[in-house]
Parts: sequence; C-alpha cells; structure tokens
Amino acid sequence: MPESPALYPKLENYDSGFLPVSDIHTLYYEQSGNPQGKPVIYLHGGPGGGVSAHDRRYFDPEVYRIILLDQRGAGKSTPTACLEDNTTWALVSDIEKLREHLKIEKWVVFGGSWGSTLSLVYAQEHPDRVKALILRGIFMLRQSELKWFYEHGGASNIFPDAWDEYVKPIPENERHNFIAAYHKRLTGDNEEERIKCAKAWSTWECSTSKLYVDPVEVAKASEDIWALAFARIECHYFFNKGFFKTDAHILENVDKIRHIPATIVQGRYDVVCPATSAWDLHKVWPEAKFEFMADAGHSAKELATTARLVQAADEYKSL
Ligand SMILES: CNCC(=O)c1nnc(C(C)(C)C)o1
Repeated sequence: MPESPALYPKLENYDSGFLPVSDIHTLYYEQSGNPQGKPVIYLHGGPGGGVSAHDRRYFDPEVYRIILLDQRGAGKSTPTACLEDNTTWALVSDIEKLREHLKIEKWVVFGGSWGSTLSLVYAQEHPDRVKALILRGIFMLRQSELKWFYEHGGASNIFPDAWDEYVKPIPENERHNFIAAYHKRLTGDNEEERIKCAKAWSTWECSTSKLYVDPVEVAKASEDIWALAFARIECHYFFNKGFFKTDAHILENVDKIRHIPATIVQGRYDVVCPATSAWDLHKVWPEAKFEFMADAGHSAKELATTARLVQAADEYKSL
C-alpha cells in the first residue's frame, strides 16, 4: 500500500515511560518531536488498538511535542488485554494523570474512531485543558452505530464475504446478538476459544477499514496478543455501552466544547463508523471545521484522510 506523501518523515521518540495509574494498570507513553514544542496527545482507536511509530508522523516534529499513549490493556500498557477497572471514565482520568505527570497545561488532542470518542469525552470533561481537537472517523458508541457494524444488516451488506468469516465462531442460536455472544467467549476460560474469537472479531474490523483491503492491516488481526487486546477491550466497552449513562451522551454534552477549535475529517465510504455519526455531530457543532473525504473509508491511512489530518495539525501549530 502506498504511504501518504503528506506524512512527516519517520522519527524516533526521545523519551518513553510507564506510568502507574491504578493498583492494576500501568500505562506506556512516549514523546517525540520538539521537547520544548507545543504538546499534542494522540489517542488510539479500538479501544484496545494501541499506538505505533506511524502515529508520530501526523505532526511537524519541529513544532510539536508529540505524545503517544497506550490506553489501559492496549499496546505496551500492562496487564495486556486486562478488562478489570477498564472504563471510559478511567481512561479520561488517566489522560489527566499523564498531562500532570508531563507538566503540560494544555494540549491539542487528536483521535480517530474510538480515539475520537475518547477525545470528545475527555474534552467535555476537561475543556480548559484542550487547545484544539482533530477528529477522524467519528464514533460516539451509540447503539445504532454498534448495531450497524457488529450485528447483521448493516456493514454485512457491503462486505458479505468478510461477514461470513466473522459469524463462523458463533452458533446459529446466538447470532441475534453478536456482541453478547463474542463477549461470552472473549471473557471465557477457554483460551483456544478466546484466541479464535479475537482473531475473527479483529479480522472483521481490519478487513473493512479501507476502500482497498490492506493486507498489512489484516495481518495484524492474526497476531494473538494484538487481536486479544483489540477484541477483548472493544467488546468489553461495547457490551457495557461505553459506560455512558445515556445513548447520546456525546451529543448531549457538545455545548461544553463548541468553543474549542476543532476539525472533523470523515471518510465518505467509512463502513466501520459510517458518515451519519460525523454528520450528526456536525449539525450540533457547526463551529467545528468539517470535511467529507470523497475517496476514503474508515482508516486514517487513506491517502486523502492522512493529508487532511496533517493539514489540520499544521493549521493548529499557531495555537
Ligand atoms: C469502533 N472501533 C474502530 C476503531 O476504533 C479502530 N481502531 N483501529 C481500527 C482498525 C485497526 C480496524 C483500523 O479500528
């Protein structure tokens, strides 16, 4: 797959560390770019997806102090794939703990998919700590969004071939509620069953995230450790409805962030987090810059999406 020419060059981190945030969880974070630069935090998707060196490259390293964080149970954070004390609200608290640990007053917040969910919730809880928001592939964890992608009748109509693989681990009599059926197995005692289901769940998502299936992305879903963290943590959050009290929590609290500079970038043909969520957010938040990318699916690695995300980060250099 061609790499976007818009990305800044590959770079190494100049710092990394592990931050204990509870009796159970310790989080991996790293810093790259300019140590005296303008702070930006990158919030990965999933939840459970983890960060990679690629994620440093949306930001001008001369200007930005780039901070990547593996959320609870994801990536290098420990314990891997741990669901205990792993909730949206704990992650919001972790981001604040990391900000204080790094002695940062305010930062740009960047997130796609679940990362957009967490970015929005963090900003609504701590608006005074957010200089700007850069959001991609809007996901607000509403029941309609989960139904579209994880139950039959939505994305299954666009990728019927991949869907047939996704349903295989689940017996016919449980296929009326895939999230519950997968949750039972992903949190069960049978390790072989856990790994089989983790790979099927992760392959479904990785096979549908780009207009042209990216074999590198799909291959990730066959790595036991990554697949288990991604599938277990995602399914845990979805089974618990994002730990929100109401289905439209983010939309109901948008007034808390309407003053914050923001850019929303949405793939027109995003099958994982369809455009309707981004459009719903745009209609209640007209102040945020909004753009559909005509030739893009869900992934931030779609060429047009990457270019627009880098452009947004460049635009916020002056803040
Ligand atoms: C609703 N979950 C989608 C999500 O947040 C996500 N993060 N990474 C991915 C891929 C690995 C499939 C690109 O999806």
